[in-house]
Amino acid sequence: MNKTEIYILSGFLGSGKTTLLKQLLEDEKKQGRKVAVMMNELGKVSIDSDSVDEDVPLKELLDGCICCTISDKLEAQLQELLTVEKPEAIYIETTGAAHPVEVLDSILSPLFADRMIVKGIISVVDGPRWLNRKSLSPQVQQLLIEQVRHADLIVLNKADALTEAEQALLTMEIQALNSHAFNILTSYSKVAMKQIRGLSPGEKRDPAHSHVFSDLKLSTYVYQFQNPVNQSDFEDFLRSLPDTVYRIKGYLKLHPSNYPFLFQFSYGMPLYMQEHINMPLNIVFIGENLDWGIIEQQLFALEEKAAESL
Ligand SMILES: Nc1nc2c(ncn2[C@@H]2O[C@H](COP(=O)(O)OP(=O)(O)OP(=O)(O)O)[C@@H](O)[C@H]2O)c(=O)[nH]1
Repeated sequence: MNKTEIYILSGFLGSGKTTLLKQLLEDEKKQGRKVAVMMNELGKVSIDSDSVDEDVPLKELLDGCICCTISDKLEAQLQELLTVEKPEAIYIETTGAAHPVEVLDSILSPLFADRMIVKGIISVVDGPRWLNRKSLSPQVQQLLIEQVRHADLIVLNKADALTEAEQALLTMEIQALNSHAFNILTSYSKVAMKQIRGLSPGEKRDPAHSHVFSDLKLSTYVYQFQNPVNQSDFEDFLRSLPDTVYRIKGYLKLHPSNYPFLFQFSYGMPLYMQEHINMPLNIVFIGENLDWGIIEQQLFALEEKAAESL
């Protein structure tokens, strides 16, 4: 099964995300690839959807942020795109107010996380706004920092509105915050497609039943259970995890129950909810600076141990 590539476009309001999206779509069209777009806007009316050609499947999520108020709607629309349109890539333009970890959390539904590969987060930075960020509220400043810190590719935009010295300062400040990401200084978000395709987070290693997109910074990992596990061993495993595992969610079978549980874990608190039908036993992890290979081995060992005790 070919996985659909997911690209997340993040960046503050007015930074140039839609300008970037338009170019990416033109480029994809030239390549003849089938792509789809999801756009999230905070208002009730879509402003940017005209930027997308009619032949590109488009889902709009209006009047709320995908990372909080409308994440159920996002799940339904994403599932529809994946099952009906089956595009090779989906570009998700987030609202400027979205936090990257929460966006990943909303996108990676355990129902279909195994059908996607998150290629990366592309953050567009509004150069002049960044350099004048001290005039913004502390919360907004923090959000701008988070959008830079978690990006895989950073588009330093509106270079035309900056002097050379300001461009150098901008580049230096951004690199100091995130040295792993590739930075591109641009005007009108002009980025070559090969720089976007160069995002190859999943290609380091790709075990048959999982995907890994990076182990250096913010990354996601999907594990598919084949067998039940023992609850107490699973909880020992949870306690042993590094603090940089921010979120875990998915379905798992706890020996000896026949039906799966929906499992949620954030801020160290596990929560189980019994399901009464079978579900895909995908479990999704989101974290930072993690060696997913070790976590994969531990999960596999939990399954083996439960099978031996049968
Ligand atoms: N001077 C200058 N203006 C730019 C540049 N890139 C984009 N703009 C303008 O900035 C405005 C916002 O650009 P958009 O691409 O709509 O930004 P956005 O991030 O999608 O905005 P929201 O959807 O409102 O969050 C538009 O008027 C663009 O024409 C640039 O590099 N330089």
